[in-house]
Amino acid sequence: MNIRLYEIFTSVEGEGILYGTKTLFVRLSGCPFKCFYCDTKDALPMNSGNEYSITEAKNLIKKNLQKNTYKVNFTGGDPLAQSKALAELAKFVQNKKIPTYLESSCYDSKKFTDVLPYIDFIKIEFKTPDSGFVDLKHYSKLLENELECLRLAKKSKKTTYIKVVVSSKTQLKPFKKLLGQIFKIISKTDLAGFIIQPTYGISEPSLEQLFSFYDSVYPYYDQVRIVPQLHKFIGAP
Ligand SMILES: Nc1nc2[nH]cc(C(=O)O)c2c(=O)[nH]1
Ligand code: SF4
Ligand SMILES: [Mg+2]
Repeated sequence: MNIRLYEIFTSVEGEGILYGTKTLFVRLSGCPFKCFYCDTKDALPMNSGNEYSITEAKNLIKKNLQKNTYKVNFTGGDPLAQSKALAELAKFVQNKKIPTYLESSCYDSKKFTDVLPYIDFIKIEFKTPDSGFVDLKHYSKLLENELECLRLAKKSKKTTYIKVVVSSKTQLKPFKKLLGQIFKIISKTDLAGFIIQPTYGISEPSLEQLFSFYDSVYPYYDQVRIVPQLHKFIGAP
């Protein structure tokens, strides 16, 4: 089995509940979507980056692992696009006693099942219909998969949190509908965080808009946070 990697680098975790931690990023090639705000467009084609055998990829991780690395973040693209190969790499990292982290829109619950045993921190990025991710007619299928992954993550009792990217185009009504569906499945105690992430440099939401999203999450989950991408502000990759 081979794997295509777009890049591998150490940086400061710039997103989510573990922002600020020294992290090794393993960016896998390929994603089936094309969100208008995507900041890794070059990694979206399945043939981007370079192909490695699993052994070569493990050696690359070994070579790039710096001391005091808090976790390894498997990102993309969407790392689920190569779920079987990802499982091999995540298992390898766990065996080194370093926590693994999945950064995914969780678009395929079967692929999610391949990697779940080897992931310690799960970030599920829920899409709103206005993210321009893919043809709208596929939205309900995406949502079904995301919700199923949320159920599986809950059952696994692993540290799980939700991220939703919001822009000036994000509509409040579908956002609220999404919240209803999410909190039908989980309760407050199942979640390690709910992050509202504003887009950066493109269709940025106003403070008023950000608070409208915050205010609609708050009744379900009072630990909701608005967290911009830290790395964009400190010039880190
Ligand atoms: N510093 C830094 N933190 C990140 N957290 C998630 C990232 C991603 O691209 O998925 C990312 C990234 O690209 N850089
Ligand atoms: S799902 Fe993520 S990687 Fe894929 S296009 Fe959207 S933002 Fe980019
Ligand atoms: Mg990024």
